[in-house]
Amino acid sequence: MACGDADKLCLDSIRKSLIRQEDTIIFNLIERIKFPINPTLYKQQLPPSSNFSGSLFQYLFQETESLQSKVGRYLAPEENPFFPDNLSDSIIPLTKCTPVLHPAAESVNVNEKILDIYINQMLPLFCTEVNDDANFATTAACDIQLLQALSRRIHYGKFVAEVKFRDSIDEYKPFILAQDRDALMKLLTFEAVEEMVKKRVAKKAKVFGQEVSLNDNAEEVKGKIDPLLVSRLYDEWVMPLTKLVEVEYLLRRLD
Ligand SMILES: O=C(O)C(=O)C[C@]1(C(=O)O)C=C[C@@H](O)C=C1
Repeated sequence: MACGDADKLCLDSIRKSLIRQEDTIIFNLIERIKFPINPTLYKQQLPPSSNFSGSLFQYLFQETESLQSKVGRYLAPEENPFFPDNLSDSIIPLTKCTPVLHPAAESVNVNEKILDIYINQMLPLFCTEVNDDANFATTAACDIQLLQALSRRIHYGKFVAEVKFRDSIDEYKPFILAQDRDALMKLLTFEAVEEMVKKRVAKKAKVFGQEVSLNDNAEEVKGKIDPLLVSRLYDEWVMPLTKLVEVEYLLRRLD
């Protein structure tokens, strides 16, 4: 969400951004699954001499976030840190934007869930090789890019919820006052849109993952990623977590 876009906030423009973010997620996924799972990256604790308690992956991710926070990454409302206790102050002057979201948006962060699902369910589903190839730093760099893209997409739910709220205040208000999660979930769900998303991401996965050959008669080879798995990723995790963010945001919208 660029600074100054507050006035242009509408469901159409937000959905366009979600569609563009699909490309980023799928390309990053293709990059990550070039590598095996590399389990040591997530399991191996750093030695005590490092003064860091956690895995190699946690170390790389926390340091990356800390560095990026110095140039203001987490001042943008669509960026949510995975390690919020470990950030540094920005070393560049702040750009003041008109806030689009309710201030309670800052307290909505589902990254712990995203990280848990990513390591324990997504990687085993997508990576065909389960061993280590010792390319730990490169693998972690791909993980971080992909996790940040997933997190951005999922937390975009705050903008979706804000627009839906502004468009239908009278419908949302009673359920927010009653703190009725189920009713809010029902109200913000559009099954037909979800079906389109699932079909589109599968199609993109097929296109982006195809082998490009200069020989027009070349045999079609297996794509780099299974389109059905990408559709499943959106169905089981990306859209449900986006909706969870929407509900959590709405529950606080009148605070
Ligand atoms: O487009 C919307 O209305 C959204 O809320 C986003 C989204 C999604 O995650 O893609 C989530 C819930 C809706 O059921 C449809 C799609």
